[in-house]
Amino acid sequence: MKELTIAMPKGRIFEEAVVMLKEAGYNLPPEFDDSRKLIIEVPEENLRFILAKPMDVPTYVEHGVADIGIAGKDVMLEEERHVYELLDLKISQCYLAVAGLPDTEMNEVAPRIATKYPNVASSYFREQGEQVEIIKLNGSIEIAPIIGLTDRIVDIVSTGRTLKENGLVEYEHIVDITSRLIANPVSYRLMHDRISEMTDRLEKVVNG
Ligand SMILES: Nc1ncnc2c1ncn2[C@@H]1O[C@H](COP(=O)(O)OP(=O)(O)OP(=O)(O)O)[C@@H](O)[C@H]1O
Ligand SMILES: O=P(O)(O)OC[C@H]1O[C@H](OP(=O)(O)OP(=O)(O)O)[C@H](O)[C@@H]1O
Repeated sequence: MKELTIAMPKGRIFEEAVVMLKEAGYNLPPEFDDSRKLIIEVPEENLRFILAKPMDVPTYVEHGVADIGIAGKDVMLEEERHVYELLDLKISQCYLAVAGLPDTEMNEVAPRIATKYPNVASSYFREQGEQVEIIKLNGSIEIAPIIGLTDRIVDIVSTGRTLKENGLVEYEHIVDITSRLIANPVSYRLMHDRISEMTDRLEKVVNG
């Protein structure tokens, strides 16, 4: 039987996802706790893990080099890949918001928005009927309004600590985010039994 390949995001989702898989009864080797390996084979479970950048998980799954994957809803909204969303894992909870310096209006002519999510941000402002210029950054987005690069940012908020410690305030809540189990549509058909078994086992963990 062919192994099931799972694209896992490195970074903050990884640890929570590993805990969930273990709770679902998957026997994962110690390499999962401390390793720089990018591909981990688990022959006992007939599984293979690809450790990817969070934004790249839907890309691997869409192209079928991973059968399933775990990705933040933020990444799903930004990337718009042709994949199935199977389950809300309810981990890495946060939300996307518009934030900026307190008591400031957006520039009336072409206000500027810094974000790591250019697609999400442009559709959000388009729906609001506002024409904005998007400036794509790759991290530390909160710096942008402080140093005068942009009027606002669109970024992830979780505890709100990063905004607070940088003197920024939230203006609008865009969408709640959690991590999702996703699947390649062809793999979903060809490996249906294995994928739905994993989905069911994870669903039981989600629902406690
Ligand atoms: N502060 C946060 N609290 C909870 N979840 C978060 C937070 N920030 C991001 N996330 C969620 O975790 C996912 C991965 O975030 P993480 O910070 O590990 O990677 P990243 O910053 O997108 O990656 P990289 O910096 O390596 O490109 C995001 O896509 C989002 O769904
Ligand atoms: O509301 P909080 O709990 O403070 O979390 C929000 C912060 O977490 C994320 O940043 P991350 O740590 O991933 O760094 P980055 O800016 O390099 O993406 C996000 O981009 C915010 O900056």
